[in-house]
Order: sequence, then C-alpha cells, then structure tokens
Amino acid sequence: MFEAIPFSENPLYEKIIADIWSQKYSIVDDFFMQDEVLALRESLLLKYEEDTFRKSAIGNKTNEVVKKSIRGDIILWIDEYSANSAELMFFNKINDLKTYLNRTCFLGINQKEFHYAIYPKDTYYKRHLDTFMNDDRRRLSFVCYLNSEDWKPENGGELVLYLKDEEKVIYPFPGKVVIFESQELEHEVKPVNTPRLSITGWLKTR
Ligand SMILES: O=C(O)CCC(=O)C(=O)O
Ligand SMILES: [Fe+2]
Repeated sequence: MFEAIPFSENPLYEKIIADIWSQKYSIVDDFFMQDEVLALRESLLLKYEEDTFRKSAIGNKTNEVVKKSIRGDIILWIDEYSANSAELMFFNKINDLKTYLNRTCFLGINQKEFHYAIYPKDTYYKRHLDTFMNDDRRRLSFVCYLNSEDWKPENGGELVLYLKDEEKVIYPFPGKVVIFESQELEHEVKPVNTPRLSITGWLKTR
C-alpha cells in the first residue's frame, strides 16, 4: 500500500498552474511582500556595490559570448548554499513552488538556477527564447522584479511576451513575478531609462 503524503491545496499555486496550462505564462502581482522585496533589493545593491556583478552573456557556459547589442544587463548568479537571509527566504518560496509543481504536475524539476540582474539606463534584451541549442533543460522561466515602490511605466523596461496572436506587455513593478514556459515563449525586455532590478531564474529538468 502507498503511504499517504500530507498535501494541502494551495490556491495561488493552483492559479499559476492553470494559467501556465492555458496560456503558457502566469503573472502574480504580489508573489513577494513589500518587506521581502526590500530585503532582496538591499541584498542586490550591496553585492553591486561590492562589484561582484558582471556583464551578461548569451549562450551557456560552453559557448557564451558577451553581446551588448543583444542584451545589456549585468548579472550575478545566486548560490543557494551561501545564501544570505533574504536569499534564503527567496529560495524557500521557490523550493515550495517547485515541490508543489512536481507533486501536482509531475514536471520532474530537479535543478534550478537564479541570478540577480541590473539593466542600466539605455539597456535592453532583444527578443529571444530562454533555451540554448545544446541545453533544453530549462522548463520554466521565473522573473521577480525588485524595483523601488515608486517605479513608473515611463521608466521603460517592459517585459513583452510574444504570444500566438498578442504581445503581452508587463510592467516591472516590485514584487511582481512572471513565470512562463522557457521553450515556448519568445520575449523581450524593452529599453530602460532608469536602472531596472530583478531576479531571474529557471526551473530545470535534468
Ligand atoms: O527581466 C525580464 O523581464 C526578463 C529577463 C530575460 O528575459 C532573461 O534574463 O532571459
Ligand atoms: Fe529571457
């Protein structure tokens, strides 16, 4: 006989799953609370001041090239095993979501990778897909915006998802999370005129 594993339905996760199932993406306006966003933003800014960010590349570890004409953000990978308290809170939430997805959707997600990203003024990320020729393990892309509370639409930096018959424009307001199918949805980050802060990552299969 199977042993019963305790399980309680989570309405937020159920909405995310239903959204992704029906439209390949989900947007949650307040996945992170204001104080959580603040702690993550402070962590990002501290590491930026310590000068540990570097120019992002396209491609992956074996074939990466820095191409400013394609993307201009600077990034810093976050390591769960040396995480500070804000990052631990972040990874706890991610792990909780991951466990739920695996239990309910049998996605088989057993790896993840996340980085902070800063888009300095006048940078962008041209239309692209988050998978590489030699790496199709990325299943779900996850973006969380860490901008300050007074972020305005005029600051630019919209995320545009290229859907089948629509372009979905998403403003990077703090605490908002966007989750989408990495292998399905092309997307773009429009030019910013004020530095734009975020954490981006991927839930992956092996
Ligand atoms: O920051 C965003 O809204 C999306 C970033 C992105 O597309 C990426 O890093 O691959
Ligand atoms: Fe992307």
